[in-house]
Amino acid sequence: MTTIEVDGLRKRFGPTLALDGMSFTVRPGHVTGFVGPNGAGKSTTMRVVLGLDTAEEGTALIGGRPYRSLSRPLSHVGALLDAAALQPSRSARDHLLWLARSQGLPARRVNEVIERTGLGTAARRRAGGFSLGMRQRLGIAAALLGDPAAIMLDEPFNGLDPEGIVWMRDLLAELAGQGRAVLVSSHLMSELQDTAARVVVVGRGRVIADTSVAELLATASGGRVTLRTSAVPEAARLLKEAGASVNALDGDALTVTGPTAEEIVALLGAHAVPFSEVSSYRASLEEAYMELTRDAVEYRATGSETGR
Ligand SMILES: Nc1ncnc2c1ncn2[C@@H]1O[C@H](COP(=O)(O)OP(=O)(O)OP(=O)(O)O)[C@@H](O)[C@H]1O
Repeated sequence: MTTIEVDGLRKRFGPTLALDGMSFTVRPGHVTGFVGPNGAGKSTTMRVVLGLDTAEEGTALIGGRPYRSLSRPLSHVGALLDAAALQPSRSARDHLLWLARSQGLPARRVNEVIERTGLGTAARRRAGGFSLGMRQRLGIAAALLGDPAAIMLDEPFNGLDPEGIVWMRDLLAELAGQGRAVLVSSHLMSELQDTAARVVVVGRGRVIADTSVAELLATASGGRVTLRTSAVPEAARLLKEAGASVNALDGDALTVTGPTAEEIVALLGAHAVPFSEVSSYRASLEEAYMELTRDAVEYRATGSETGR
């Protein structure tokens, strides 16, 4: 099973410490989101994995081997780094044919990836005239050409319309479902909602959290329960007596921490305190992410060395 393993990467660009001990593993079978504020080191990490940049320290391995030791790299790892980087006068199809030939891949793979990425008839048009969304599709087509077990996409949702975003999510899920290791960067956590099973959250060149999305949401939700009642003082008194911590939310709503929603319902019911809602609070992925990266963003906003 192919993994992408990054261990202890450190890299400077002049005074900027772009990577500061970046370490994580992307495992096969699910989509791993790679998220962090601008300048957190996501693109640099991917460039180091692909041998386009060298780190001063640390290792980056694909299926246990450095990129430069792979004889036909496209058959091991497919990547989309910069969708704008293509030869504008060439048709999408010719671009893919040229790539396939350079890697010893059969021309039929070109037809397959054109079909798979929905490029269709546009594949015969000059790539220079493509919208960003079409360029993203072409970049994905190139990444899939060698049928690689590892896939790395840098901001693949950029430039996609809502229909394109749904298409991309489905594609990522399918690729992961086929047992590939899929790493997808984004600076918007919401783009990864319903797509990534795991997230590696980064800031200032290092990993802040490496966790499953479910765990991240559970932590951010913090076991809070929202209670809506027309008897706020009575409900608050009862709950506090039962050891809960209670905070006023708005007019008739309270946030309760300690007991579960079921325990609250039982307590209020036993004392005939009316309520219209008792629900476990569910933090959004975006909220969890904002909480985690707050320090990284503040650090950059004060003119740090990792800021752009
Ligand atoms: N070629 C370069 N020369 C100088 N500094 C660079 C270079 N590439 C990256 N950096 C700096 O390294 C840091 C990490 O940048 P990187 O592009 O990896 O971040 P990122 O997380 O991908 O951000 P974004 O979401 O904006 O793409 C930033 O401070 C950036 O300005």
